[in-house]
Amino acid sequence: MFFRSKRSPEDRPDPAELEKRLAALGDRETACQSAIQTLLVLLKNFALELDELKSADFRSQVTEFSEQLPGLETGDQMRRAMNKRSQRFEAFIERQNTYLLEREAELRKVITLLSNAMALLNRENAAYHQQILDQGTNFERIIALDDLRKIKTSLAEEVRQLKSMVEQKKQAESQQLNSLSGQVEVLRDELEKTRDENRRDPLTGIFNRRAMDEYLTSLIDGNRIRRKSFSVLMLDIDNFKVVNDQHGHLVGDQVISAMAGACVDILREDDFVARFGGEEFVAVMPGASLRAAGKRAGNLRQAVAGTRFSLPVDDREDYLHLTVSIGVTDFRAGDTRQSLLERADQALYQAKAAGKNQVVTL
Ligand SMILES: Nc1nc2c(ncn2[C@@H]2O[C@H](COP(=O)(O)OP(=O)(O)OP(=O)(O)O)[C@@H](O)[C@H]2O)c(=O)[nH]1
Repeated sequence: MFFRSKRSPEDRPDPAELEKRLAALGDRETACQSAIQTLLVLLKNFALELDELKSADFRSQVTEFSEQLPGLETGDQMRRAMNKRSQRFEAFIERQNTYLLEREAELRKVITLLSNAMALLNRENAAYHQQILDQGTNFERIIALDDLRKIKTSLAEEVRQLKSMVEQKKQAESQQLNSLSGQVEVLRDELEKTRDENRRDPLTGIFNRRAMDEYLTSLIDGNRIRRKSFSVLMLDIDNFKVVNDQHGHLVGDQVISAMAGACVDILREDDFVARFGGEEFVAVMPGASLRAAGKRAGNLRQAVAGTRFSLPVDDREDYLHLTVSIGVTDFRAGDTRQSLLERADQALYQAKAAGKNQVVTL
């Protein structure tokens, strides 16, 4: 049987028209293919380059799909190919979003931490504090940036500024510290000077009675722990009243100073020489036995007796001849500072009583 079409010849598509429509369809398909390829390239570029996101795998999936596309002839083939990959693509995009959110949260934490630490470190410095707050604001501005590369560049700049601020602060603090330690040094020197001045006799510059009391006490205390012999010498200028009466107090003062110098020169370096008061001197001789101390006292007496003390007279040279009396004793078990000095004084008294210019050991 032969069936005829019910369509009239006018209804039949015009082959030229059909050809035109087919050409348009072909053009549309090419355009679609090209649009899809462009989107796939954008999708690849959108992926961050990170191992933990498996970006390389994602990119190769996209490339594979993009190469496969031209060979897919039917819509059905395309749908199947797309379904196969869409889950993987979506999973990657999800991973990347989560990653970015986590990094942002971490950045915020770090920034808060940095700002707090800086603010804490420099609480006392208002200007510095303000700088840190500004820095915190800058960090917040950076977070608002969408582009990770920009964030990186801006963060590097902020970190550089922070470093330079901290460096400046360090320098300022170090200068402050230097200036403070300089001041402390000056104060320490002044304290040392004052302490030393309190221990010196202003007229002669040798130790005063207070310093000698302290020294004797420390020696006696030390002797309780470990026995170590020492002796004490008490010296008085003979007939000193005459010097004052004949030449005046000023000359008297100069004679006292000269006598102090003679004692220091003639006695040993580690002997402790002090002005005890008036024209009286005490020397403490560590390590010296009574015999040795008596011998040294003899040398001193002799040296003074043989010295001409020059007088400050206007137009002519004049000299004074002086003598000294010396009492010597040594430290004995049970001695106190007072008992020791009293015995030395007794010895001196005996030397005076025996005619002066002599040494008595007791
Ligand atoms: N220039 C001066 N004289 C002082 C100082 N301290 C005490 N004198 C004087 O020293 C004199 C001591 O006189 P005395 O105690 O009689 O002793 P002295 O004349 O040395 O007689 P003897 O000790 O017995 O030899 C007094 O005239 C005091 O005024 C002082 O710092 N400077």
